[in-house]
Amino acid sequence: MAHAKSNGYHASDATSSLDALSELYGNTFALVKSMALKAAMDLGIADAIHHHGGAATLSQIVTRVALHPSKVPFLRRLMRVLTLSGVFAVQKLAPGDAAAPADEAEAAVYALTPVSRLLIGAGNQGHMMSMLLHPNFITPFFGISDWLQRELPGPCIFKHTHGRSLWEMADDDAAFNTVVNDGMASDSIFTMDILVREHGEVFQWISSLVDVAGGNGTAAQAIARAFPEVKCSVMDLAHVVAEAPGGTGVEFIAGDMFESVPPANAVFLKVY
Ligand SMILES: C[S@@+](CC[C@H](N)C(=O)[O-])C[C@H]1O[C@@H](n2cnc3c(N)ncnc32)[C@H](O)[C@@H]1O
Repeated sequence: MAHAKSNGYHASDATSSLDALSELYGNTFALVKSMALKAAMDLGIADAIHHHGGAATLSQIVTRVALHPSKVPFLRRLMRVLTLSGVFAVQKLAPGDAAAPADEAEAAVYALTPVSRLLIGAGNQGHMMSMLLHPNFITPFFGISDWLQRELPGPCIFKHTHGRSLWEMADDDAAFNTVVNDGMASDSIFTMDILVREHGEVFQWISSLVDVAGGNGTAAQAIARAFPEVKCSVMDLAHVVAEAPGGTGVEFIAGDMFESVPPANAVFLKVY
């Protein structure tokens, strides 16, 4: 028979309330996964493992990652979070295994997974994930409840938090502008390769195309490379066009898409 407890739960509820508490902690600490991923990207851990052939012990990783020597033991904890979240895999050599080293920490071999393979080489999504984990993107999440209490119309939550829009901030802050443009470009490299290969028919029969809000032109360049007969141009805000690469065969036009859009056979609009 269940007995009432002071907190209102019954003894028979104990297991489910412990499960619920565990889930509550899981939700509370969910950000640890994001922050561990950010640390891994900042430190270049995927590249370090890739350098060692796709699998590496802690001491091998440390040869390619700039850590203060006093912090090396803590890397194991970070790797534990990253393996639990599927960013890396871990294989442990059993103590009896001939290949197992005496040092227990060295018995773990960390390997790339399909997730961390997206952080290396061509089609690398690291820039996009670094953009999304940039403090300027993270901070607005702290203000969700406050933003919800304000009457519409009002600024988006980014402007509500920072006092200016994402694009205004990128215009004012050259380093943040690079973070945003590189993030968008990494998405374009990945998705345009698939789009051009799998659905290239949408670009046939057109002679000119303008990529509106096309960032630094990565998507337009992919189209121009695959379909040289299509004259490609990119329209974006002046601070983005100012940083656009030259010699790509793609014309850049600075402007505001809400005022006018340059004429072309087709208008291309891609959001990540
Ligand atoms: C989400 S990004 C997408 C970039 C690119 N199309 C892609 O998919 O990688 C949005 C782009 O819109 C641009 N943008 C924002 N407001 C704009 C405006 N009023 N006129 C033209 N471009 C604008 C930004 O500078 C940014 O490059």
